[in-house]
Amino acid sequence: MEQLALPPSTRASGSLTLPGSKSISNRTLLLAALSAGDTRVCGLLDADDVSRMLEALDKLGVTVRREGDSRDFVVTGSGGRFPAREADLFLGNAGTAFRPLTAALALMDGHYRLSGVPRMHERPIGDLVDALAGAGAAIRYEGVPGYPPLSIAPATVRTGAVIPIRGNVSSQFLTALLMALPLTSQAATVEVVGELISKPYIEITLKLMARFGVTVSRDGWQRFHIAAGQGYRSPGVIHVEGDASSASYFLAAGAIAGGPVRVEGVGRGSIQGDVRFAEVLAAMGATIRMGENWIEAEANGPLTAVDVDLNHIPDAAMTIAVAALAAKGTTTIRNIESWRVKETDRLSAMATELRKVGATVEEGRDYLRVTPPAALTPNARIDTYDDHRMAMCFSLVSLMGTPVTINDPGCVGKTFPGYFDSLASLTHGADAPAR
Ligand SMILES: O=C(O)C1=C[C@@H](OP(=O)(O)O)[C@@H](O)[C@H](O)C1
Ligand SMILES: C=C(OP(=O)(O)O)C(=O)O
Repeated sequence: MEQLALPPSTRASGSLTLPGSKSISNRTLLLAALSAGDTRVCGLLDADDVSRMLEALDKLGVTVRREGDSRDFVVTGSGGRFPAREADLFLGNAGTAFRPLTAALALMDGHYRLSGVPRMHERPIGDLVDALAGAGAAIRYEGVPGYPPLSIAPATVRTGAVIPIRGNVSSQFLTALLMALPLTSQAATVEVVGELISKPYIEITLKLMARFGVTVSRDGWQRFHIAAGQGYRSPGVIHVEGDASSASYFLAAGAIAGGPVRVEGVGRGSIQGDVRFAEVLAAMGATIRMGENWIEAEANGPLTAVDVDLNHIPDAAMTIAVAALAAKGTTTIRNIESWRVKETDRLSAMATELRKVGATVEEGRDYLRVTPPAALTPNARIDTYDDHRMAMCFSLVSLMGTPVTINDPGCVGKTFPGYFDSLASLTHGADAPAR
């Protein structure tokens, strides 16, 4: 197994341009592929999750042309019906590809198979399948009921009755339904059963659907209505924002190790909920500055612990769990049960690895409580569980003046292949990470 030894450093400052948002990249690619007309997508993320979506669209017969070696792509819209009537798709561990493609393909009148890496086959999808099957879709589990891999057959889908969807396992099920339903041209009403988690991701979905000409009316977070006869139309050009979840590591670096660190590509004008990570850093005592398209974090003395509900930013919440090691007092992160069904069981993985650097950790069903030790344990070997965010989060330990080794650092490729180079560009002095 590859390992990356990060030497101690106590100083991070500078600025960097963020890679494109995963959530916006994959939604935009799918919406563009379902639209009438060509869409130019600028600044697409270059990472595994997006590669899986691009490969899938290729197999589905959608033409996507890259402009030179830029990250700008022109997608030729299929007008709501993919050219390939049969396809076998491998979607890795990309939830933002697997869930939305399941719903879209269930309405396409073809034969499709969707599979992923072994962990993807442990991530639930039963609530989405139930919702689609209730409207008439023909979806079969190839292995364990409730989980991928799936096979889809032609079927007649009717949306006359209200479609119930559970909201408390993953918001991606609701996102998938909302993005797919306009393909039927019928009116549809979706009702969320249970509390909806990760709400800001639904806002990303609705805002991007609107850019492609489909409006959804909603009654709070409970009922969503799509009027009949709407279809996706290309907006011409879409610029992908920088990734706000990726921004969290650098902003935390600035708050922990001096700063200022500035990220370019997200700011006040962002449609991503994870920009609200900056509010949590501010509550911990960091100085935050924000422009339309940038955010900056600077230390303002040592950080202090917080007790926060981070259900709205489940991905960036992991960064707070590690930043807590640099904060005075006990930090509690609440309402994060969805961590258990992501790239790994993140509650358990986070607790195990935080203990390796000496923290006292209480792992609840849906919360994590972290108390830092008087001095962090040097040279811990951090296991990353094939979870990009475990690798990126724990790199921050090196900025607390403590050497740390990241096992299997290549797992960052899911959303940020160049992460460790970007981090190195912000750390200074003789003790900056060796490449
Ligand atoms: O819709 C999206 O783009 C995402 C939704 C979130 O998942 P859940 O809704 O499962 O919490 C988030 O963790 C994931 O990285 C991306
Ligand atoms: C949960 C994540 O990914 P996915 O889109 O596969 O759900 C993540 O990126 O942290």
